[in-house]
Amino acid sequence: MSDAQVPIGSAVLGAGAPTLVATLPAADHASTMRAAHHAADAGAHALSSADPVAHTLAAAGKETGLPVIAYVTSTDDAERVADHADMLRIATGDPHLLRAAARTGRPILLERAPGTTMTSWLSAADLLADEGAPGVALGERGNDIGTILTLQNRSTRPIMLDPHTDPALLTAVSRAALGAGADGLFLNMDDAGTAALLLHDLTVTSALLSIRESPERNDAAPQSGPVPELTRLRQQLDVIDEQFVRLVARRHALATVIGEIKVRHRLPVRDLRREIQVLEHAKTLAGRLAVSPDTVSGIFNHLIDDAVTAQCAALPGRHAP
Ligand SMILES: O=C(O)C(=O)C[C@]1(C(=O)O)C=C[C@@H](O)C=C1
Repeated sequence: MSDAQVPIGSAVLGAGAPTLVATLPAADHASTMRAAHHAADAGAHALSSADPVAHTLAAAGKETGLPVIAYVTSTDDAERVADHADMLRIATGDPHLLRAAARTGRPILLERAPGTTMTSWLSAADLLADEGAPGVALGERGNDIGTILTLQNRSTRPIMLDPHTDPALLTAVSRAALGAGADGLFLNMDDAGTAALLLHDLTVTSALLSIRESPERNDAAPQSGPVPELTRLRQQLDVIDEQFVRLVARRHALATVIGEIKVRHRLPVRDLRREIQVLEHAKTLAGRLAVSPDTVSGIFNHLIDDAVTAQCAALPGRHAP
């Protein structure tokens, strides 16, 4: 693989579709796990955290199945953090730390240290690669789209932006970064609801960007070989479909547990008021995300049927509702 692509677990930085990394809040274990699940449900591809302690982040990665990117801040810590993370994140040009991190065998995201020139930043990235890091990506914090544009001509390594900006400008900065060629973004999950909507918005944006970037978009002539932008978009659909089926499996498992509780409390399997609530909630969200409420309620009717079937199947002595 060239240095333009860096695999981290199930994700690949620089593979075409932008990688969206959710930054989990530095909070108690339960809140961090909740934020991680929100991020996974909303379509994040990887998890990170501003908190240098890697244990909770590693647990969140295990629970959601998403790769994790963890900060290394001292030479002594490199091995320990590498044991828990799929990628190391470094925010300094200290050559001792860079060497220690490279030798762990993990891919590395090198952020530009404050006050560092672009040349020494890129040299530090080369040092990491020379010292054996299996992949090196560049990370920029802030809202400087100019850096992303300049990097297009100076480096082939993937570029990630961690936008630090007025929340009102977050979507605009994120879209501009992707338009300028960033390979991915970090998104703060402090406000899980907003972040989930932004993740959705960016998934759509990135799909649109890959259409716009295609040189063949106006070519009406019939294609004989594979059409690149179609392949790219189908790959994105494959990822979404896989996430979707995983969510269906999680819902099914939860419904089964609910079924056991109902037996213990002698409650009926069906609760029509709850079903209406579930459907209304899904349709409202569909409206907010500009998806057809009918399509969504069709899917949810199937999901509720699946839950009812699972609960009935687990009760050999009981009859279907
Ligand atoms: O909430 C419950 O009681 C469930 O069993 C879950 C569920 C659903 O799929 O959302 C399924 C059956 C009930 O009729 C109501 C809702």
